[in-house]
Amino acid sequence: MARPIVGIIGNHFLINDQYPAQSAGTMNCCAISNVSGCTPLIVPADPRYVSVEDLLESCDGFLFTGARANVHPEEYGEIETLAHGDFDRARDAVTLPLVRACVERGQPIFGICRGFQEVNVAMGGSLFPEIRDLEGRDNHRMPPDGTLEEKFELRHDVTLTPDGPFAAVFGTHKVLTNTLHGQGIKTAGKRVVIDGYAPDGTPEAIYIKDAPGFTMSVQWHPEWNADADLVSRPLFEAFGTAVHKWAQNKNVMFSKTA
Ligand SMILES: N[C@@H](CCC(=O)NCCCC(=O)O)C(=O)O
Repeated sequence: MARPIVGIIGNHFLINDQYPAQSAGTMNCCAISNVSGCTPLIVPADPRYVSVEDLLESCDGFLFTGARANVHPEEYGEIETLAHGDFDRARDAVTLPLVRACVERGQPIFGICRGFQEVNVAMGGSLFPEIRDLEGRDNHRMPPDGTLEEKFELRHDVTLTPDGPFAAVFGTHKVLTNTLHGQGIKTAGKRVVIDGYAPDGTPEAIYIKDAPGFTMSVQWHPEWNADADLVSRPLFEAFGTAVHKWAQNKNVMFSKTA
């Protein structure tokens, strides 16, 4: 039987500052294929080409990937300032309703970095434009220069609720993660449970209370070294298990109605 399909949310960008493209990092595809055991399918995140309804039918789960562009502050009721940086409003228009629909249906979602922020905003939460400017907060941005290994280096602890779902997946309530982001959760959305924090108090791990499906999302980048890292691997495995379950139930429903 064919492997379940995970829609990997793409990003708009320009090749050579000129040629418009949609892309998603290869590390995401590798993690979904090799660790979650699903087929990765890159989704152009633009409502001119895809609809939420079609995506829900075509894919079994979704990976909301990291991206440099920020969720537009109007999506959480704030006015755009220079500190909010660059946007990808086409992606906002696809991902925010897609998150809500998946939460409702119990279709598995996994948010990473910008994807984690999207899950929070989709549920009615808000973001700080630049957490390093806040009193007592650290700089979570990646080093601007350096190798990929240096950028994705494990840089801080995340402390998880000891009896929460993340600690259950990892088998421990303290993990070491990378960090490559400027924004962070300001207010948690409705039903968004913050289950893990960095040492400076930045929310790092969330899930949606009482959601019927997988909704675990993280501010760090578990796609890095996903097949070997002791934190990344169990997360992608748990997501893969949830997607397989969704696909199986969908096939059972289909065979009953056929
Ligand atoms: N823009 C948000 C999210 C950060 C994030 O997803 N970083 C990954 C960057 C990947 C890339 O540059 O393509 C923030 O800054 O908080």
